Amino acid sequence: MTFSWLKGHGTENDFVLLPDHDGTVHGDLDPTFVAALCHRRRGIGADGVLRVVRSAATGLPSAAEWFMDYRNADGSTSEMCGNGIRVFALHLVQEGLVDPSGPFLVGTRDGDKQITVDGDLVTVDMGVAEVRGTTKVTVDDHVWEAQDVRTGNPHAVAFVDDLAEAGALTAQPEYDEVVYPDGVNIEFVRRLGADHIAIRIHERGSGETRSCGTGACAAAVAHGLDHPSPVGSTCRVDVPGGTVWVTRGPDGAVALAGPAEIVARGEMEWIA
Ligand SMILES: N[C@@H](CCC[C@H](N)C(=O)O)C(=O)O
Repeated sequence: MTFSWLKGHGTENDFVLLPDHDGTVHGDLDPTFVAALCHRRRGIGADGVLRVVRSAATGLPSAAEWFMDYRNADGSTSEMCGNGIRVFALHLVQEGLVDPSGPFLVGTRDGDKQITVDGDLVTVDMGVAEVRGTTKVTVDDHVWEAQDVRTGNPHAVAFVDDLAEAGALTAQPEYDEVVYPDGVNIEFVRRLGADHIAIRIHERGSGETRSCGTGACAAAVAHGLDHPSPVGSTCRVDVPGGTVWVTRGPDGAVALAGPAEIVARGEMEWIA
């Protein structure tokens, strides 16, 4: 079977996009296939897969025409992906599938998100970030207190003096499985100013990545607990793959802005 695919990234958090508009090409994506596509040595290589499908074809509740069916590199699903949805939205615009002259909705497992596209800068209303309290994360013998923040998906945010403190991050840091029964994304955060932080991320299902949009939002919100800023203020978040911006909205809502790019497209026959 041949099918079309694209490759894109948002601050080097990279994705294979699989157009499947009516759900007839890939159906319920096989996790083994997703993991094979994403493998950095044996596949195309990506942090995740974005299946581009009409909401009506998913059976999931959404008022949006288009649904981002997101998968991690290991084939698992997640509720939300902040970089992926920016890449997804840019793809919809480039293919003429949405009207970019105003905001439009994209469906996700975390509900519908409002998107605004201005050139290659894509802004997502991420909704309310929920701060649940403190937890712990551990790498080798080093234990950090962390904030439990939910930005559609689960995050543990630990503050460090130096991003190298977290080590190579080649293995899953330890976390409290009672707090996070479905796994967790972990951010290590260095404070650089009242509205400026730098982060490293170990993602559930994908390992260390060059960026994480939901993680940037979680980190900015956790930083804001000690550096409160007014509604409308923007926190700059430096990630290994670039910079994204998190703007505080009313009542705990946040908006994520950053670049997105589609870098390749083609037809593929998967023969492995
Ligand atoms: N890279 C993403 C987050 C992807 C999902 C995450 N790994 C999870 O399992 O929750 C982002 O940009 O937000």
